[in-house]
Amino acid sequence: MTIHHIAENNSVLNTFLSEIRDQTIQKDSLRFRRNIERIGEILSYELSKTLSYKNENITTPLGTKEVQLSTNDLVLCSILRAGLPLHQGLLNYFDKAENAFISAYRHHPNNDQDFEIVVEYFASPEIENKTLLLADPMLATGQSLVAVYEAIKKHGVPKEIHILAVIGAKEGVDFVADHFPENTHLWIATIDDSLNEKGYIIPGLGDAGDLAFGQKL
Ligand SMILES: O=P(O)(O)OC[C@H]1O[C@H](OP(=O)(O)OP(=O)(O)O)[C@H](O)[C@@H]1O
Ligand SMILES: O=c1cc[nH]c(=O)[nH]1
Ligand SMILES: [Mg+2]
Repeated sequence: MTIHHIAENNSVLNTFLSEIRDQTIQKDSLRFRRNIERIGEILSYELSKTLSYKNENITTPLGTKEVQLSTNDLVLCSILRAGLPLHQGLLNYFDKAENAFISAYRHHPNNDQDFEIVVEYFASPEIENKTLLLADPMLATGQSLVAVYEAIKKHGVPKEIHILAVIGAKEGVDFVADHFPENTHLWIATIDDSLNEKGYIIPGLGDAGDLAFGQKL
C-alpha cells in the first residue's frame, strides 16, 4: 500500500484539521461537517493527480483547445455514518462518479471493550474493474475498513482502490496495509501515534459520527 500523508507538508489543511480536533470548535456540528467535507475536497484533489488522463479537444467560442481529462470509472463508497460529510467532499470534485454506501458499526457482544465489526447495508453499482474510492474519516484499529473490504469484494474486484481518511492511528494504518491489495493507495490527512483501550485515536478528535450527527444510542 502506498501512503500519501498529506499534512506532512504545511497547507490550509492544517486549519481544517485543528478545527475538527479543537474540543470547543468541534462542538459546532455544521462547521465540523463542513471541515470534513473540505478535507475530502483536498484529498480528492491530491488523488486526482494520480488518475489516468487522455487528450480531448474542446471548442471555446474562439477556437479549440486540447485538454487532458480523466478516464477512470470512479465509484465513491463511504462508510456510514461518519463517511457522509467526507463523501460530499469527494462528490464536489468527482461529480460524474457513481456512488456506493456501506454500513459498519462496532458491536460489543459482552458489553466490555472487545468489539467486532458488523457490516449490514451495502448499496452499490457494479465495481468490477472500476476505480474504488473508499471513504471514512477515522482509521483507528482499521477493522472497519478491512471488514468492509471483505464484504465488498464478494460483489466484484475493483481495478484499484484508493482509501481516503482524515485521521489515522499508526497501528490501524499498518493493519489496513496488511489486508488490502499491494496496489492500494491511502490518502490520509494526518496520522496520530496511538489508540486508547477503547480503540479511539489519541489525541484524535473523539467520535466523528457523533460530532457530525449527534450521539447514537
Ligand atoms: O478503524 P476502526 O477501529 O474500525 O474505527 C473506525 C470506525 O469508527 C467510526 O465509525 P463508528 O463505528 O463510530 O460509526 P459511526 O460512523 O456511525 O459513528 C469511523 O467512522 C470508522 O468507521
Ligand atoms: O477515534 C475514533 C475511533 C473510532 N471512531 C471515531 O469516530 N473516532
Ligand atoms: Mg462513531
